Amino acid sequence: SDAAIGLIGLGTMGAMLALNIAEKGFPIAVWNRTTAVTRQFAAGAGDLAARITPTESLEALVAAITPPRAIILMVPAGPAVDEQIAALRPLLGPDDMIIDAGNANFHDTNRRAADAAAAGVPFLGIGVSGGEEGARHGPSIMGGGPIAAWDRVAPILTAIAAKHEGEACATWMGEAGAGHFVKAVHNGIEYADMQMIAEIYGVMRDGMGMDAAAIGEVFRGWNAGVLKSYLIEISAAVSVATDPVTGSPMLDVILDRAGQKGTGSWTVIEAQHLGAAIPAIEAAVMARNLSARLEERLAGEAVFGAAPRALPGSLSLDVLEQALIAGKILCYAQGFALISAASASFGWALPLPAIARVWREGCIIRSAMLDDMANALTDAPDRNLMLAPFFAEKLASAQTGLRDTVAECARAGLPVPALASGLAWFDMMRTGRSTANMIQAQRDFFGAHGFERVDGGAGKHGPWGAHG
Ligand SMILES: O=C(O)[C@H](O)[C@@H](O)[C@H](O)[C@H](O)COP(=O)(O)O
Repeated sequence: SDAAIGLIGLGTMGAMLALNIAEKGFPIAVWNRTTAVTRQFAAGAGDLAARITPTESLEALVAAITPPRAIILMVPAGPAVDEQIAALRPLLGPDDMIIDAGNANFHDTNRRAADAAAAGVPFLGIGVSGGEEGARHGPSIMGGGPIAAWDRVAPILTAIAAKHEGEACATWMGEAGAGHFVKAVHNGIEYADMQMIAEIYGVMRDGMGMDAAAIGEVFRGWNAGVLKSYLIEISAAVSVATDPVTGSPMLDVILDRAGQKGTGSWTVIEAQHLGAAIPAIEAAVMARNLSARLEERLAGEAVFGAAPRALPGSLSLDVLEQALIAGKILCYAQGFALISAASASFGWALPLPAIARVWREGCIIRSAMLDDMANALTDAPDRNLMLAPFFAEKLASAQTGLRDTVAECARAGLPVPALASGLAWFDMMRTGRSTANMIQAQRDFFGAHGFERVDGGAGKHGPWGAHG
């Protein structure tokens, strides 16, 4: 038994992570429920095969790892994780650790962490971001669980993680489900970022009549500026790609029905529970839900006719770039505010500056702007990101582009829900005297719910109903 670590689940992410671990010099033992997959993986490991021990039973897997053991689970989130823990745990000693590296709902991780703590055994829940490429060459890793357990495997996790200016993008976030919570918020922001890019793509396609290749050129140009990021980079790549079957632009042959596996909606649900406003992320989840209703949308188009959509010439590509910059800052400000709210509510002391840094490389939302966010959050972790001088200045100039884009799109019937809700959030967040007083009056009128007075006076009901 000379493996330093074990891994269960040789699907895309698991297989890539195992190769990454072996490549960084750590002998690894692997197991997969379907033995053929294990054999195929071992056969395809090439030079790394010498550091990989393929096993065909859980017992053999456990035996192949040097105690105290650590075993990574890369299986689909949900019941499969509990089943795998139930099958594996009896084979392990008290110091042997299980690490769930899938996209678990952090509530499940909290439960599993509590079970492990009750049994006196180590358990980690880690968020791994970066897709196939990231898993293979350097993901971003967000850890949750006992810090002592994290420290035990940190040498391997930091070695395989992406690096930013020499710093490993692998950080312990807090106890129990803290790592998976931060990963879910990462995915929520990912949804919103992708949605805003898709909305701007729609403005160029439907509002400006541009073809996919021309749109790709615009994204490629923006990737050299403030918007430099993995998502803009791949949006340029998918825009210029052509379909090998028809020769048409690939984007034109892809059906507009978006899938989702849950992390975005979990983030929205948690934000509601915490009373944190994340409208851009909510809009992105809503847009995916609506995109799935293709028949209904076609029926709507038949009844109401497609919107005019043509945009006035005033909406230039520079204005759209500004709109995306503003939308992005507002969306990340919402995401970090949610993390702050969760940190307080769950007693996690989540390290916001470190979270921005761990997202700097390897993950799907990696971008140049995250560097500035890390600096702003280091200066004042509790201040809303949009109030940081660096971002307040950027927003002051970019918000006009966002406002013009949202206004013109509303007139033209071009749906931009994530950009529009970001703008509404911005305008509400800079309104000292909102209209919630009307809400309080209405609530008190029909339900005697009471209100606070601006003068701080005692009375808390209006001259109506039982109190009139
Ligand atoms: O950070 C990542 O590497 C990705 O976010 C990864 O976790 C996965 O691709 C998501 O599950 C996609 O989520 P949807 O299927 O919900 O779009």
